[in-house]
Amino acid sequence: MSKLLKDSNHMCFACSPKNPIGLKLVFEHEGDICRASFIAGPEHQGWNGVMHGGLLTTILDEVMAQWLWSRELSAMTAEMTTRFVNPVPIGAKLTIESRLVANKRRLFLMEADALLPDGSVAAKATAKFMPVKV
Ligand SMILES: CCCCCCCC(=O)SCCNC(=O)CCNC(=O)[C@H](O)C(C)(C)COP(=O)(O)OP(=O)(O)OC[C@H]1O[C@@H](n2cnc3c(N)ncnc32)[C@H](O)[C@@H]1OP(=O)(O)O
Repeated sequence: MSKLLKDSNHMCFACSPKNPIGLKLVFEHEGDICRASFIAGPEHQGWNGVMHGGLLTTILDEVMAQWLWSRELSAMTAEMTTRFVNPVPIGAKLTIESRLVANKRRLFLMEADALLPDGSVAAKATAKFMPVKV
């Protein structure tokens, strides 16, 4: 595990259990998929009753990053695109899954989906990650 993730003061907004205002995401890995779940509360909304798109993007970013970090690949998000397909209702359980699409020269090309409880897509993201030394 990388030094960064082992650091007990690690305060990642998305995944640290110690960050008092963080999302406290937990990850599982199944084959080539990294997965997390999240239920947005009223404090996570943008439009009334709907999860904020920026927060949804944060979670998609994090699940892609964790795919790499869990494989000891230290990389930062260099570019990311999110397509918001359907609104996420407050209180609905989201499942977020990421996978590697390609490793081209120095870039890791990643994608992630956020799925609503009925399996329909709420949002899709693609991103380029670049290796960094930590
Ligand atoms: C514990 C887990 C936590 C996970 C947190 C979730 C993930 C995150 O949110 S990370 C935080 C957000 N991201 C950042 O802060 C990154 C900020 N950016 C940087 O630090 C740097 O720009 C970085 C590391 C991406 C690249 O730096 P550096 O290696 O110096 O790149 P640079 O010299 O500009 O470019 C190198 C090559 O990559 C290419 N490149 C750079 N960016 C891109 C891009 N977005 N797309 C395609 N190519 C790119 C350049 O064109 C260049 O190509 P060539 O070698 O052919 O000339």
